[in-house]
Amino acid sequence: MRTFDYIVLGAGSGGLASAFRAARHGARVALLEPGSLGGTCVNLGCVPKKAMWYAAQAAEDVQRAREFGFDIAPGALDWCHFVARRQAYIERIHAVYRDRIREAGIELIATRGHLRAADRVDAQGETLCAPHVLIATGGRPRRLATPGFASGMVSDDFFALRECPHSVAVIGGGYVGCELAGVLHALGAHVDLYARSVLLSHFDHELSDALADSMRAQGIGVHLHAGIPDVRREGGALHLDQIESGEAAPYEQVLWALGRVPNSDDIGLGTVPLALDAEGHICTDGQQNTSVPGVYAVGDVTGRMALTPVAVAAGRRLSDRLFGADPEAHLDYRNIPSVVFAHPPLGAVGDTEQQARSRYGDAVRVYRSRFTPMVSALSDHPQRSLMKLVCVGEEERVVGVHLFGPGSDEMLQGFAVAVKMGARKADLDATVAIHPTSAEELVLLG
Ligand SMILES: Cc1cc2nc3c(=O)[nH]c(=O)nc-3n(C[C@H](O)[C@H](O)[C@H](O)COP(=O)(O)OP(=O)(O)OC[C@H]3O[C@@H](n4cnc5c(N)ncnc54)[C@H](O)[C@@H]3O)c2cc1C
Ligand SMILES: NC(=O)c1ccc[n+]([C@@H]2O[C@H](COP(=O)([O-])OP(=O)(O)OC[C@H]3O[C@@H](n4cnc5c(N)ncnc54)[C@H](O)[C@@H]3O)[C@@H](O)[C@H]2O)c1
Repeated sequence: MRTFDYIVLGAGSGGLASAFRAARHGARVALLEPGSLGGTCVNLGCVPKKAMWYAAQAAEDVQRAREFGFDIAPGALDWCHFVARRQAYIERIHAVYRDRIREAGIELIATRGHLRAADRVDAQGETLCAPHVLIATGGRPRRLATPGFASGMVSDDFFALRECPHSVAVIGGGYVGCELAGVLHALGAHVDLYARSVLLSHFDHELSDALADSMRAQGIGVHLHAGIPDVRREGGALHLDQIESGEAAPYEQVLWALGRVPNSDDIGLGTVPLALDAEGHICTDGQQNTSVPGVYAVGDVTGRMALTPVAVAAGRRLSDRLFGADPEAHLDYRNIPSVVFAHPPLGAVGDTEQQARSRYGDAVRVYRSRFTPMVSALSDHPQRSLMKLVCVGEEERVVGVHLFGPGSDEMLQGFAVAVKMGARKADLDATVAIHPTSAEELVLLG
């Protein structure tokens, strides 16, 4: 039996960050990972997704350049060529992680771990022991048992594509559905998106409506309040039964984007029964403690804002608390900014108008601007951007910033700092604009 100070299950965003921080504080760390370093984000999430988003942006830029008068022939992406570049980038990230793990003196064990007791983990027959154990095992795409489900693909399979499908039905109107529908459309596929309610139902409703309008204007079929179809393969094409199919039907591909389920079913909870919620997420308190002392959880397996920076921040703060003599360290889950890499992107921090009105009633004042950004006005198909500030009380404290339009992804971070610092509308008004930009709209709201 080998003994450590800290055993971490999972070398994804949360596990790696927590392991590095613990090692920096002098802890002896064992890090268990059966798959690729970096977990979902690096291999099947943020990184390959953002790479595809850049390719899609490039396709849109080529189209715009032609409208501006450049003498460029329209052309399709050599998908294989781009995937090779994308993969080379990911392999460089793996190499950096391998070096950092070695330099930090972390013991990397390339296998799945199973809890055997609160302080004991089985690693393929070897028993590891530590007073602190972190579960950072993430999640995987939700799969349903409906007829024909296996004929479609989930996001993991999307990243294995080697050419652009001719037509795709995207089922699910969350982050992944909206992002990948936009990528596929921009790269040349005919796309119909089916959502069971509205798009991005947790975002401000005006933004989600603006995204749906924009997608339709670009030629994506957006079908809201649609059920889950059975899928039938006939003559090489996929038919959706029970729902009214969009114009691109039947489809070459179906992409299921129905959320994710936590990897809590194969980590040994038979012997160490941690409390789970109804969906199988590990329940944690404000300090990332589970129901069993000495066992902690961070990231997607906890179901608390499934974003990479959240897993990283929670993992680092946990190690600061356990090994860095900072007993108060913990992540404040309020006002976490998030961007959906749609085309164009959409971002938000803080309360939606709907949340603020139910929390603060008549004390809410909303400022909004709808405008055509210059880059879009110069093209043949101008699109409208939308920006909203949600303010509360006489001092008009800004409790929500909601952005939709080109550049929103890069604009939001700075405004998230302002919200975190308790900015008032008057502070934004007192800031001189940068012209001509889209961001200036936020300091010029009447
Ligand atoms: C398509 C897609 C796009 C995304 N885009 C973004 C984005 O743009 N921005 C953003 O912030 N977030 C994005 N996310 C979410 C982000 O990827 C996750 O929130 C993040 O990866 C969660 O990190 P984690 O450490 O909790 O889990 P993961 O990164 O999933 O890592 C968990 C690791 O644990 C390992 N593991 C599982 N079981 C065991 C076991 N028993 N023992 C040892 N190891 C185990 C797994 O192999 C995996 O490597 C995206 C997700 C998807 C699916
Ligand atoms: N840009 C980013 O930061 C980014 C990108 C992708 C994913 N993520 C993270 O990963 C998480 C997972 O993304 P996702 O898009 O898979 O999930 P999601 O929760 O964002 O969306 C899932 C969608 O599937 C629908 N759905 C779920 N079960 C259903 C069912 N049985 N029938 C019909 N519809 C159903 C939901 O209504 C929702 O519209 C996100 O919540 C987010 O935290 C972040």
